Amino acid sequence: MQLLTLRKIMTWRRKGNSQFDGEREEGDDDDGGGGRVWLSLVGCLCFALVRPNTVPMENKEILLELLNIEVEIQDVQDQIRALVERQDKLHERKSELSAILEACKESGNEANSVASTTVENWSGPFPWDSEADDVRLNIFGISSYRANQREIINAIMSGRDVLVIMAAGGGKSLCYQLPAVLRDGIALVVSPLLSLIQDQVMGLSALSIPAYMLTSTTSKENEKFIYKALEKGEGELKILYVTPEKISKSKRFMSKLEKCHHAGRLSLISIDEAHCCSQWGHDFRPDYKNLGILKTQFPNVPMIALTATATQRVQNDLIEMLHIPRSVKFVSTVNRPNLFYMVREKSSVGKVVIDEIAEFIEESYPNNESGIVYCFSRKECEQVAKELRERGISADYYHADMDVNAREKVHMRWSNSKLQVIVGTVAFGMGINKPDVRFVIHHSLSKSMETYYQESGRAGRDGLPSECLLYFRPADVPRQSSMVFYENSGLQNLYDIVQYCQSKKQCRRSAFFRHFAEPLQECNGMCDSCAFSNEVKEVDVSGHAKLMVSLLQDMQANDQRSTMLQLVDKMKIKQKELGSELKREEIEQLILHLLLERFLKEEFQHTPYSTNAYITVGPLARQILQGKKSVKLEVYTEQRTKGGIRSAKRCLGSSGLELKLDELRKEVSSFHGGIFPHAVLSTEQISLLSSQKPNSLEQLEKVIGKLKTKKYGNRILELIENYSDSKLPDKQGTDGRAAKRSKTKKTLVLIESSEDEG
Ligand SMILES: Nc1ncnc2c1ncn2[C@@H]1O[C@H](COP(=O)(O)OP(=O)(O)OP(=O)(O)O)[C@@H](O)[C@H]1O
Ligand SMILES: [Mg+2]
Repeated sequence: MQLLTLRKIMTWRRKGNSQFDGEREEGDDDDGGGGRVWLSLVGCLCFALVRPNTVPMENKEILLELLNIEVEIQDVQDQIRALVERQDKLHERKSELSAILEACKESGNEANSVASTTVENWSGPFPWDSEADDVRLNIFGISSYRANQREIINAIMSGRDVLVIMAAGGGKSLCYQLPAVLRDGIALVVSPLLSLIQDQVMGLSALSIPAYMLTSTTSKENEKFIYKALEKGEGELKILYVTPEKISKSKRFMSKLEKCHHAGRLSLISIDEAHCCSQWGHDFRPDYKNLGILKTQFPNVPMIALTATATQRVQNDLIEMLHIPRSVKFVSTVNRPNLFYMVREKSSVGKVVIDEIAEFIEESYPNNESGIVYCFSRKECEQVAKELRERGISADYYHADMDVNAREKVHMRWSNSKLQVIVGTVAFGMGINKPDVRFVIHHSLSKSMETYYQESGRAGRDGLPSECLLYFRPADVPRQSSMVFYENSGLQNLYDIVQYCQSKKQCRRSAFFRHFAEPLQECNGMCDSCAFSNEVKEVDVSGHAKLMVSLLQDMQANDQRSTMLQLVDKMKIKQKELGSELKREEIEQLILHLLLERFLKEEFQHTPYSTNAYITVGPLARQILQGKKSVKLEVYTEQRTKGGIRSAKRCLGSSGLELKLDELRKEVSSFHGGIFPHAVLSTEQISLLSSQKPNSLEQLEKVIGKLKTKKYGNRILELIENYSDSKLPDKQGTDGRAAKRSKTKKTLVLIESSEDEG
């Protein structure tokens, strides 16, 4: 008993003093004199044990009790620390929720002004309404506004500063591009990535809108043209894209901009991907910090800052950093109703996972519809791409370790729909502008809910049904945790997404609402939990949990550590004592459950080559040992249905005419060179054309607007006219791969439009 206590104390002190070997945890403060007291206590006890006869019996007992109390105090302190952390998180969440509730009260969940409490009506009518409608349809080819677009455009047109939080693919670009066309002068757009800027300029040029970019790749000739346009108002320039470095580093550019403003020709300033301003955002860019200068220099020019996600803290940061305290704020829902979310259990055999992914793509997307597969590491990316190719899928990899040209080439092939699947690391990120990505598959889990929302959100930016599939296995968690544990709230963020993956009953969509502190909305059967009524039962595993905790405690006392894998192996042997055996996967699931609940915790050790994650006893473990908490696991009672969006309700088949129109847009885009197929016709327009089958230029104009009708109208009408189901049987399977895959039928789900018919 005495020896055990001493060993326990030694373990505890080793942990407390581990700053010497770099392992000390934040918050593991020494208690000043406590160290000295401890030393003298242990010294006395050692003396008492070695020379039992020289220390009176009652003193020995007092010493032992003192040491026991020290251990208990340390336990209690651990628990307090865990509870305080939890309390902090709850406070943060509480204030976020209160802010949202406040905003809802003020504006009835619509646009609200930051500065004033009176709700302004931005729906109109306004003097520019009909001109705006004309530009929207006839230049942009967009038949109606989506939620908040009209109001945002009106606020900017009224000269106000605006902050826009709108989900990926919500249509933020139109919110500044349309006013840029309507207002006199030049609009300045700051965007963080060259590839994004190139896409935007290309898209606008295809619409005959004079857009240019001033970046490191701009030719001397174009630079001269741009500077002349800024300085003297010569030449046609409507929208100028720059990277933030231009603002912070080029005095020449700023002086030309100054002249442009002085002459009254700076029409608006747009800050795209504005979350990059904030250190609390997910993609902080130091040069974005200096953009506040724009409002200081050009106070009367309306500024619009746009981002897909921003917590309350990031929003406040943006307003402060960009100096737009009186901005009108438009917050749209984070909900992406067209995305079907699902999580699948990932086999521990790599080949099986690839087989499943390949089968999913072949069955659901036989017509080469675009997709992304996200992987954890560069090596994994290359391997997965290779194995998908071996299974007949056109796939290539993309990661940060590649030569820039090679990377760009892969991106372009994919953007032009010449490559079906891009297999990327997180490096394949913000620059993705392809609207018709039909599926995003995660080969391993992301590091947080926020990252998963961003990455999966690259699917279905055109508003059409798309799928987000995550392959999850507990063994992937330590790989991520050993990367993120040193980040601000890195582990907690990771555990949030682990919770998302572990859950077998809860609506996936509701997890996003909770994470982004938004009121719940209907899922409409658009996630696996809601679509398939799985039989899930709860199994009481309190005995196993207790066994696991005491196993770890013994190991710690013996100065041993255990990885998740080793712990599973040990449990497999030990659990025989209980007479009820959990399967390997269930033990892994139990470990995660205990980690999430803080009964266990992860500790990390650095080696020269890697950081290893170990499972140890957590701050609340005592509750398990004392039997104060029962532990339950969710398990399936039957094999989960593998179906995704296709198995959900309300399906319809895609028509041969849609496929013909798809071929046409690809042909036209490669003929014109430099424009993407979706810039010729969007997938939504293809759908409309195939259902409405216009037979005159006038009818066509109503669907795709005058500009596109003028450019491509005759080809489209000719195709529709020639197309007839009897003359041209559905050639869905004419190309080699489609023929191979023709056994399955492509199906789509009808989504209720979130559009604001206008
Ligand atoms: N009112 C609309 N009706 C139909 N399509 C629209 C409408 N507004 C925008 N779109 C289309 O939606 C797609 C996504 O728009 P956009 O690129 O502006 O999204 P975003 O909000 O900037 O997304 P991200 O955060 O990913 O950059 C584009 O193809 C665009 O043409
Ligand atoms: Mg955008």
